[in-house]
Amino acid sequence: MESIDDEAPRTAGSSALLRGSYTALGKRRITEETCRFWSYIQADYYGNPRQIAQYLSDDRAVVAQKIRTPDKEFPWINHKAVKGLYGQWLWRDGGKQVVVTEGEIDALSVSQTQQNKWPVVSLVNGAGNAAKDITNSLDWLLKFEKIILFFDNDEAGRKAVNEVKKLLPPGKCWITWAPEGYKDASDLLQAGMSAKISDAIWGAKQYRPEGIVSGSKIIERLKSRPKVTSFAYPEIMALLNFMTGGGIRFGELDTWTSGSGMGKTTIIKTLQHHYFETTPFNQALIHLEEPLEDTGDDLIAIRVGKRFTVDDPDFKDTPEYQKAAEELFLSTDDQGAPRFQLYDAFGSMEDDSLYSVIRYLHAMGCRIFWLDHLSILVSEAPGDDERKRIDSIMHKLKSLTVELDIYIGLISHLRKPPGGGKSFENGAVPTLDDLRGSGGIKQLSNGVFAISRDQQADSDIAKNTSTVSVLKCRKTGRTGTADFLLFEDTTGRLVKGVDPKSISTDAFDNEDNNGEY
Ligand SMILES: Nc1ncnc2c1ncn2[C@@H]1O[C@H](COP(=O)(O)OP(=O)(O)OP(=O)(O)O)[C@@H](O)[C@H]1O
Repeated sequence: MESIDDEAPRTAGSSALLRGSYTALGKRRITEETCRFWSYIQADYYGNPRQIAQYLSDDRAVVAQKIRTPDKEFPWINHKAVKGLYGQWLWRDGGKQVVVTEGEIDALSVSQTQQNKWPVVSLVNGAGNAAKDITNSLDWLLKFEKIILFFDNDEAGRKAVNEVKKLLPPGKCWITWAPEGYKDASDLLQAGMSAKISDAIWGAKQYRPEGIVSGSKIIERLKSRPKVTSFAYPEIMALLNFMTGGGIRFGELDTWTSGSGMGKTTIIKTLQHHYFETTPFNQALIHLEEPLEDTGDDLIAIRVGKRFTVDDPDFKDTPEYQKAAEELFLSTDDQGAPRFQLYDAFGSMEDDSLYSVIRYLHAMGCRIFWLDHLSILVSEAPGDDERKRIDSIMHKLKSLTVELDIYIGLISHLRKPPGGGKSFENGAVPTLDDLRGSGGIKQLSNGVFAISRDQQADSDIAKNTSTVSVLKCRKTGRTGTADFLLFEDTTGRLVKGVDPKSISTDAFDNEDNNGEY
């Protein structure tokens, strides 16, 4: 032990400040030289030998002392005089990097590992006051290129780092921890692992707010991303396939819209049957507008190509009906899960239960979801602000597509057309702004497809031909008229049609035209 001599820092006039001596801290493996460098003394405090972290001013006068007691109460002498972090007076202003530890002994441990040559400071008042201590010394810290936070690897330390990292400007903050099994720099030094202290400092990671990715990490992410596969629409929608870049995709939500009774549900059911035939994926059919029996019968009708629900109710007693029903609804995937799951909620459903139904059906193996239609969902709580509800439903549905890697095909209705113009039922082609409710539908949908048809056209074929228009396709940006679909009244199926504008009434009425228009 060596008593404080003339080289020791002056005390700044407070008679209460203790005088002591420099001595190595054996248990902590801190040398006398390090104690001397940091003005860290041992002194008598109420009859007991105590370690004392001395706080100096920039002109190297001791202004305050923090006493280390066995009960870790850390009484202070002249606490108010402390300006800046512990050790701040030791270093030149600014430089490549400064390490900030949680406590004084850690600062000494890091400093000693770096031969007391490189800037290290510690918090003054522990992890609980980290944000305040750092704010007080922010100007000084910001003179360094890198600020490395080396706090304790415990709950309080992690909480403190979380608070402090947000106070430092972008690109300045680096974070490091003692390796697993060790709490801090002092622990490492005591274990004779000073090399690990250096490793921790060199291995500090730059803090970036969550979500920001750059450089090689981007390339890694791009390369490891599974290739996006599209599942093509039926042949009759060849142009839609081109315009959407290949069909439907997991992680996406498309909205189909039209005026009333124009055939949205019919197209959706055609797609359901198509994807049943052409993909191995299970589908969830949530048709809120009709009883489950209608959904089931319509799918059977599409499968057998017979509108029996309209023309031939006795068909339900035939083996052909039974066969088609079994093919569709007893069919399972290779895990034994049903290829079709129908949700029986005619006329009502709360949006919260919708989300849990989607999660449940996803857990049951469904990857393709059809929701017919959004407006019913919204009408459930009439007092609510419709726009806000739609926005929130769209946000949730869209996030579910990404989170669960599923596809959602959604039907939404149109608002009434502006007065005076042609109605949608008379062939007007909707625009994105005609979607009923909120901007959320157009913003959050990956694709928006409109069906238009002139229900009052003179010729039957024109009347039964729907035009599919792409109002939005985020992936390709291709918009405009896609396919013409002719509804066959006898089979109830959609077949390839032609532009109804190119069809003359005469041509239809002329039975000798060999079916060409
Ligand atoms: N292109 C078409 N031409 C003629 N009739 C059609 C066409 N598409 C569907 N239909 C028939 O028109 C009726 C309404 O069709 P659908 O229920 O598919 O329309 P929607 O747009 O979903 O109706 P809503 O606005 O009531 O939700 C059904 O009987 C259906 O078979």
